[in-house]
Amino acid sequence: MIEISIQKKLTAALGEMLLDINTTINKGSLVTLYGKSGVGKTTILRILAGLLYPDSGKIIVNGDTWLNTTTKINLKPQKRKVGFVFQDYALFPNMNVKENLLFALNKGQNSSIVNHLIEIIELGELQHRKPDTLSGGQKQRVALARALVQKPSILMLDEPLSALDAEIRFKLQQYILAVHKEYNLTTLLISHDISEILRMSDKVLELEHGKIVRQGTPNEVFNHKELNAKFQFTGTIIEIEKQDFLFILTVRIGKDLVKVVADESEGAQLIIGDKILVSSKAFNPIIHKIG
Ligand SMILES: Nc1ncnc2c1ncn2[C@@H]1O[C@H](COP(=O)(O)OP(=O)(O)OP(=O)(O)O)[C@@H](O)[C@H]1O
Repeated sequence: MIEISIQKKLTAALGEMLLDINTTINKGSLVTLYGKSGVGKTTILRILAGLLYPDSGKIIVNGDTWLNTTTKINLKPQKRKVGFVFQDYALFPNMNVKENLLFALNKGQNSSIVNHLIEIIELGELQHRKPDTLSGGQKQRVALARALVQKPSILMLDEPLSALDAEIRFKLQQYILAVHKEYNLTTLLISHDISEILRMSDKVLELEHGKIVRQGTPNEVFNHKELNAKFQFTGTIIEIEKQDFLFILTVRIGKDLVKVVADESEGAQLIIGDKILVSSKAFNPIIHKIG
């Protein structure tokens, strides 16, 4: 469990802003920080990683104090076991993929983790290529692998997928979920993309002006304001069929399959595997007595 209580005065676009965050994050969960630009999301990750010092506060990770401004404990970034992936890849251009990963090893660390990461992030065919010859999505896979070389306990992802197109994004999301489970990581993701958040997160922290204004499961956080529906369910798209100007989605909800009609603009944004929330404001249900 991560216990966070941090305060820092920031200089925001419209003047001073107090970042004041109090929350707990369960070990092994994937938590998304969501909110408009400038609300303090990246700053929270930087403070957790030890790259920025708050005015006051405490960070306790699985019982270990990383930061306590009262007792002046402040673990160095290298000691915090955090893996970071940003939107820009920052790979060493003169080294090939495998060399980039090997270079990230700690002194004396067994290098078998590099081969394991190459296997689960499917970098085998790319391992001898230099970063310049890779696509954005491929570079981001390498960046993800590199962030995991030192076996961090927390993985921080600062909008790592926002520059990628929908299909590559979906693949990257699968890799992230796979390593999140495989290494029992606690993962903090910054994302603006609601379908990505619904698909990936256990919990969402919604921020406004330096404070958490809502927290809960993605459904709890997003249902109440994006939609004001009378009826709704969540499910996973398993098939998308285009018919004239409509899309017919087959959605799995628990053990059931439901066909849902989406218009062109909705359907064009969806891909198989998307977790979606379907809602209706005024519907005409067919009712059968089952008991
Ligand atoms: N070290 C600092 N000292 C003072 N102010 C800072 C510092 N770092 C960031 N800020 C300010 O704090 C505000 C929040 O920045 P932050 O990068 O955390 O926002 P964000 O929510 O991640 O935004 P975005 O989605 O655009 O990345 C910004 O106005 C920024 O200028």
